[in-house]
Amino acid sequence: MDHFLYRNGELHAEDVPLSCIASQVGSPVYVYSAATLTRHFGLFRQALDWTEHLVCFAVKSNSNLAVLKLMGDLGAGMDVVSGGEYARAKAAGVPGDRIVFSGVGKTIPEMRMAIEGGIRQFNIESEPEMRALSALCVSMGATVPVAIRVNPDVDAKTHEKIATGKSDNKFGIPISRAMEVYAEAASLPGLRVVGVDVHIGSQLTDLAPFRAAYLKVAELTRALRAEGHAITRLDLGGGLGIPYRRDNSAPPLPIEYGQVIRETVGDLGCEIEIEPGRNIVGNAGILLSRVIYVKNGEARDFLIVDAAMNDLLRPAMYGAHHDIVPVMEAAVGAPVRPYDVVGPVCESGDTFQKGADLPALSAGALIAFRSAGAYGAVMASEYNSRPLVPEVLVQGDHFAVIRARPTYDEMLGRDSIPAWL
Ligand SMILES: Cc1ncc(COP(=O)(O)O)c(C=O)c1O
Ligand SMILES: N[C@@H](CCCC[NH3+])C(=O)O
Repeated sequence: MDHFLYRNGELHAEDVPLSCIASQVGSPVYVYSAATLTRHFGLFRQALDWTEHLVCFAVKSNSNLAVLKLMGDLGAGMDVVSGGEYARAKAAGVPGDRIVFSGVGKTIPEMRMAIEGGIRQFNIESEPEMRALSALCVSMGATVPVAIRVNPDVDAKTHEKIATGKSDNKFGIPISRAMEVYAEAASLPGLRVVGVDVHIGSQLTDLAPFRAAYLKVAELTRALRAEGHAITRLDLGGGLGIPYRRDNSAPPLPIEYGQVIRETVGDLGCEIEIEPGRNIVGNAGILLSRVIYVKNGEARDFLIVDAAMNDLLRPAMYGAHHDIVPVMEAAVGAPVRPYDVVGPVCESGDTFQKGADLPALSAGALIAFRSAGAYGAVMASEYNSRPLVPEVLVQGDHFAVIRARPTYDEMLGRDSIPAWL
């Protein structure tokens, strides 16, 4: 359940009519619901309430400072994958000892920044990274907690571009080599081995791959302990999927996911960390857009809207589906017709949906792309020199712009033309 509901014939975000946001902020614009974010975060905490745990919000899914502050104030940790994400988490007030640093290509300056600012743990993804981190720690006179990300060679059964747990993916070290890599980690100065990390992919709609991966992690943890490694934490990654179609059967709930964790690794007595992103923020956000033109083509009718692939890349990049709904509720039983919903960018790939069944719409009508809170604004660009899409947070009957749309002057002001040209 989210907090985007029709009331008095119009789609609302909590108690705010979306037309009110569009008229004050313009469109396209992302709109997030604080109540949905809070509710979804609570579901993960509840799912792990049987053990010591930290829910580390995956900052890559939505890195808006206000969203991070809301999560952090609720007690969330953060999973970051770059210096920029680390800086955002800190700027949102999250203490370093609640931040885990993942990612295959951490640079020395990024690692130094996190050591200086405080870090809960580095999730190491390769031996070269492990050695570089050790050398850096020695040079700084520091010791940092680390987990090693293992690649369990499990098929996550998700889109190939977002699967990360197969042996041909770039992520983690092969679980078959874990014992020797942990032995080296334990011998390196500056590193304190505390845990095992795994993340097998995103938008998983079946619990079986999680179960398979976590069973392998449990087996590894036992073997590592037998060798004398003090494994006290398990970082089990993120990846729980969300329903992108209202009419689809819903993927498993956080509580069911928590049960799988309990059944697979619950007896090890480890502190559990998880890194959900999409499941917390995906259905806490919509992209609000306005129809610019209705173009009656020869073969089909096009709704040309003011959002484009640069604002919401998922359909163009993964062929992803986002339900498109009119903001003004159609009368029950109103006839629908198929529209191709497209943006203004000069690529045929700038198509959100072909043959979307919608009631008759005219220029100026508002529509909403649902389930757009995760991997929406964070993947936006200024392609075609379109201003970066703004973001709004709603709480109850009020809202605030949490990232403003840049003016053309601001956009131009970022470039410079060398004097010698
Ligand atoms: C290491 C890591 N943790 C967490 C996540 C968050 O995944 P999701 O948004 O699917 O929960 C990702 C993305 O797949 C990831 O790469
Ligand atoms: N960007 C992807 C998710 C990537 C997850 C990253 N580990 C999406 O939009 O679905």
